[in-house]
Amino acid sequence: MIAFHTDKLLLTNNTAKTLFHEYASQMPIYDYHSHLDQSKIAAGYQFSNITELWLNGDHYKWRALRWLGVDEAYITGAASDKDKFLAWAKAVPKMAGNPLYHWTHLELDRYFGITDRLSEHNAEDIWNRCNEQLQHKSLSASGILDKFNVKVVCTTDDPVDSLNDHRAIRDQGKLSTKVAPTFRPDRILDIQRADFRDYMRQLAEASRTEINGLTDLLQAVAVRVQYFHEHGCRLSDHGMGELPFAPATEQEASRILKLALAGEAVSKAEAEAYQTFIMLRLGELYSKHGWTMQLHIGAIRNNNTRMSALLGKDSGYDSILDYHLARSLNGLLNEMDKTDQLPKTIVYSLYPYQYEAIATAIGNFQGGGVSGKLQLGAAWWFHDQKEGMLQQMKALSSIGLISTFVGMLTDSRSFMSFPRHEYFRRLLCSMFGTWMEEGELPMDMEYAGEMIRDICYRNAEAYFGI
Ligand SMILES: O=C[C@H](O)[C@@H](O)[C@@H](O)[C@H](O)C(=O)O
Repeated sequence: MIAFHTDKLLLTNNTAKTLFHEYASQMPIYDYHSHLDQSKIAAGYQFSNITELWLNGDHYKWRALRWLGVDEAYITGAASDKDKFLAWAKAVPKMAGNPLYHWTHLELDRYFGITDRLSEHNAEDIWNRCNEQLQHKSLSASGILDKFNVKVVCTTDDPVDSLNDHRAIRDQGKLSTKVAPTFRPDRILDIQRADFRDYMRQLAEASRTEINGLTDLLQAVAVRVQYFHEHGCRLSDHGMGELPFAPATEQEASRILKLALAGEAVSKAEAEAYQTFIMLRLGELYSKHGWTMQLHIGAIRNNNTRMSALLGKDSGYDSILDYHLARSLNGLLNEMDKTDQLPKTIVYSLYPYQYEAIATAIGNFQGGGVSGKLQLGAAWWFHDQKEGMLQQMKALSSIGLISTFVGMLTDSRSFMSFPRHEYFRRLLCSMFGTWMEEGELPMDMEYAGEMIRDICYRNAEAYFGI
């Protein structure tokens, strides 16, 4: 069978190849947003087989398999791990043009040294070769972080999480990677959820603060932010559909919260007012602690009611929401900036036609002595592939300054996704290489190469302060 050589992947000219191999490829990884399971890192977890490491939890793969009509039993259902892998192997050849085709072969090569094109014909052999290697410590959850020279990985954590595993990793002192939590307060903001009151009880317990009203809630949040900070947290993260912005007084926010605590219905308008008030208080806390606030805007979630009821959230039934953003984003940033309490901020948009609006909006609030204080977030989710990454980087370089970009992240639940950084670096070098070969930049390898090294790693290291 004709091989698929990833060494040339995405490097569209000779200058790109030089920039990648001599400047980008050796830079460490700073994965500032992921959904990796810290308990596996703390335990030095050994994966039982390639399905557990590579397919479980990866809703990108699940969607592609469903697209091909593969029975759900072989995706998230009752089929054996081996049968799920065989189904995946059979499907991959049909993924031409999709980043999964690139990632699959990059990952098999970088983790297992396997350069064969995956298909049903060699699936059994590759299943056995991968599983044999997975018995080695170098491919344990913690071993993988060492293997890929991951200097920092940030997990995504609920404010009530104990962070015991993060503390264990730190106390063990065996890992060269810093594993830091990220404060993800979506459930504090989502006041219309049916289990909001139950969550308030959890937050009260975690913060040892009785929550009977707004003052108590803000105190409880401050306690948990401090706890996260003491455990190395330097980022927050917010997942939302549209960005709420409906300024409200403390009295109004207090009234709305009391409705929810009493089990009363809260309208959409009331929810937006409460969320805006809480977001502004959170921004003050993030600014005080020097944290970076991440806004993941534009996902419409769990759209397949039948399957979401079966499989729960993040199971591959989310998609892009079309929405307006400019007024709410400028409004929120402006309110925080008015009192000079705007934190470092990264704005990701799942609706890709907002990149220019975001790049111009964040340009209204740059400064504070921080290079790239506000960032146009890296291409996210359905866009962390060639077209999406180039679209985001072109908007950033055309309207903002790509030299200050903190670069890529995996945003993955799989320990086998670190080649996404390589994929991004190849595209970055290809874009710079094209500029240089077409006379838009000087043919100065040192100048371009050092800027690329900044974007691959050094900007993130300086920006996040972990
Ligand atoms: O790339 C896909 C992402 O991991 C996606 O699953 C996350 O963005 C998650 O829904 C979240 O809200 O953080």
